[in-house]
Amino acid sequence: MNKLIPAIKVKNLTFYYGAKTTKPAIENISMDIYQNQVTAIIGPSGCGKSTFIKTLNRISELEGDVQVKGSVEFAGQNIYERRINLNRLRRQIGMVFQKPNLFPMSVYDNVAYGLRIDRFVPKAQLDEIVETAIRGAALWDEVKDKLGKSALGLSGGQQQRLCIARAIAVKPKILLMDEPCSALDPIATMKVEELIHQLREEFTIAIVTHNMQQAVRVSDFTAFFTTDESRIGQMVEFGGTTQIFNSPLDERTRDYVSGRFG
Ligand SMILES: Nc1ncnc2c1ncn2[C@@H]1O[C@H](COP(=O)(O)OP(=O)(O)OP(=O)(O)O)[C@@H](O)[C@H]1O
Repeated sequence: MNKLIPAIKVKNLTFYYGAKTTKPAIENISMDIYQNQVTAIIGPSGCGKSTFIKTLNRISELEGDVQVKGSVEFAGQNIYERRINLNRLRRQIGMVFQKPNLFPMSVYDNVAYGLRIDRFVPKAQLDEIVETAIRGAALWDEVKDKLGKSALGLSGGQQQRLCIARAIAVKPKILLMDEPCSALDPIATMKVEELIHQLREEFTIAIVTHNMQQAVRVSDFTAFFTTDESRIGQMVEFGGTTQIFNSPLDERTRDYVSGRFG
């Protein structure tokens, strides 16, 4: 295996929903997310998987007032520093959600959207970037004749791959995926999983999944989260996916991956 380089270093991260809440949703999480690897976040419902992944590009703050302790280092900077440019951060760390969230626009315009936001891109260049992104999302053959048609007319699986195309069009360093297959049928799920395999050549990926087989299929590293007796989310164990599933060190991980719990 090539040398592992952390793309994100999470240190003692604690996150609270609400400005005055005293009970955090996740507490004291420390882990690295390695470059060009797929890291799966698994654990029972409510343990803070989505919350965690959304703290990595500060999208969690869109939920309202929040409190954050600890740090998330990316590109040599703590993203929770005051002077961070959030738009830039979210371009570099893109996100794909549970349900496809396309805009009511054409297939083409959905992918071009992020590129047009902050600069003028000449049409020929835009065409090329859009095509490369859609090809990168393994969707080109299915939509190349429908670029001007509404994206909402695509199947669920196609929509989710178009969301991935939209996310990669702005050339992020990292792609966060929050249960990207939960609304998809098994065939569409398989396509997205194959795509994740290909994308890791170019991107660093962190994926939340409820599906343990999926974590085994797509990820190189796995973090197991659970809640403590106060229902506060915490990370129990982080390691290579094979180790986490075949020889977990913590009893709670063992119970969860063997299906005895959660
Ligand atoms: N916007 C919010 N405001 C307040 N509390 C929230 C909010 N979103 C999530 N929480 C709480 O934070 C905790 C962690 O939720 P989160 O959705 O991160 O868990 P999860 O592991 O992703 O769950 P699931 O697997 O069910 O999606 C839960 O107790 C949840 O109720």
